[in-house]
Amino acid sequence: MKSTVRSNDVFGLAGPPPKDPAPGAVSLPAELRRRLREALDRPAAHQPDWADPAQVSQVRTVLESALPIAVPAEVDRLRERLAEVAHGRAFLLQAGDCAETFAGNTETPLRSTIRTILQMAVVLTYGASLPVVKVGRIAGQYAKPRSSATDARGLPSYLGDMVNSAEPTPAARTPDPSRMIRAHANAGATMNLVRSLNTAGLADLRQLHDWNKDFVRDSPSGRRYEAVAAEIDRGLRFMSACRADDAQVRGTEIFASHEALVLDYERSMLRLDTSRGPRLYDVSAHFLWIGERTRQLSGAHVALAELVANPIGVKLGPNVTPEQAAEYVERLDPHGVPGRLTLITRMGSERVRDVLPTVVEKVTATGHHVIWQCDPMHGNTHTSASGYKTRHFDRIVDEVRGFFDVHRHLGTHPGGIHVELTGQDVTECLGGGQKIADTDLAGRYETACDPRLNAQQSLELAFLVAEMFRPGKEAAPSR
Ligand SMILES: O=C[C@H](O)[C@H](O)COP(=O)(O)O
Ligand SMILES: C=C(OP(=O)(O)O)C(=O)O
Repeated sequence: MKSTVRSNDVFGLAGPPPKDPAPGAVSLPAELRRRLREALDRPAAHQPDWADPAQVSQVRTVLESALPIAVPAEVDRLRERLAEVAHGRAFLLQAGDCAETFAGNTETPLRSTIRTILQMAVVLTYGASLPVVKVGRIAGQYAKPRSSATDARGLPSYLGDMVNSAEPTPAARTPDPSRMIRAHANAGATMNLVRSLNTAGLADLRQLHDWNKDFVRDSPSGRRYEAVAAEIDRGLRFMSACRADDAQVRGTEIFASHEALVLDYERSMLRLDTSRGPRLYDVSAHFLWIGERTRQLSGAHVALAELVANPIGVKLGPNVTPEQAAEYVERLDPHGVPGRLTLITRMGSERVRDVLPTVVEKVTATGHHVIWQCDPMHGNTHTSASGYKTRHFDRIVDEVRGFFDVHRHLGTHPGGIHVELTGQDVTECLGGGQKIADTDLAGRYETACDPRLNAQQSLELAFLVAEMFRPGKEAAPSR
């Protein structure tokens, strides 16, 4: 059947500027249009090998008029919150799934992940005496760059639900562009739940005992959390008695983020906002990051990120040079806007103390106020003796500790952590208070890609990080 879908490319990038734009076409300022076209012409690593370009084009057309997951005003609000982090007056907690899945996008796991993030935020706010900006790896984290094009069976690797299915058959692993539409629909539904739970009071600080549920409540971290919650409760009752009730107590903001990986998706979610001058937003999320595998300075991912007004993160692995880091800063934050750029270091517990200092020094010398955030997950992955891809809690804590040590020594702000977690009681990462051993991993190993901290390990990490803000009071990590 012949398609009735109009040719895509809402910004008219394919040809010369239209004299008589088609209905729905948006007129980009000429310079922005030129740069956008140039960015998309650059080499892009880790893109799906779609079989049918015509189908990709149709999908892009659908997404070009799809509803935003995040609106520009919210994106700007996040940027303002992040400016406080960049100035050392707040902390950034970014957390959520490694790879969200369509099948896993149901209320129970989402609620428990949100509860875990809220609990961590309470512990960090209380322990560090700083406001915590909460950003989920949520509502769009559907694409994964993989180390190898094929898996152990010789099948094409699973690349995230936006691209193919984890089911191990050749047909299921074939990249399917229509999955981008499902990813958008799922992201919208998730964001709807996040906003509704917030409006319905899930995030009301007066509910903070209710976030401590089931298997977490009776764990050592759960009991410790209860003690903190009781103290906060007393404070809230005092404030209420003084009639000093604050809207901040009744709700919270959880912003959405994901890796801006699949460019057919991200480019389709670009929207021009003219309310404060023409600015391009990627409305697929509030915050987008560029991954370690796609941060080539000559590549399309960095060039596209330069053009959007969203806060941007860049993952920096142990091979980053100080000069590269400074170039990200100059390119992605040319106007020196605090909160615009987050440098997410993921160097591994063994390298962080050696590699991070010169990177921080070089960036500090640029004079820009970036956010330094530690991802202690991606540099600490190994295969266990039983064959599971895992991470040890001690190494995760040690990388965060190294990150804090370096920043404390250099006088810079250890601005945040970025972790893969779930609110479920999974057994994917070793160690922690539950002392998860290699032989336990098989029990509940449920991740679609990388091992995540479970709810208890997440809370335990939050307590340890909170203590890092108070040097001299640190407890040893559990062995
Ligand atoms: O989350 C990050 C990467 O997508 C992931 O670590 C890659 O995993 P792989 O090495 O199993 O491909
Ligand atoms: C792929 C990821 O990380 P990195 O780019 O740091 O490997 C991720 O955070 O999902």
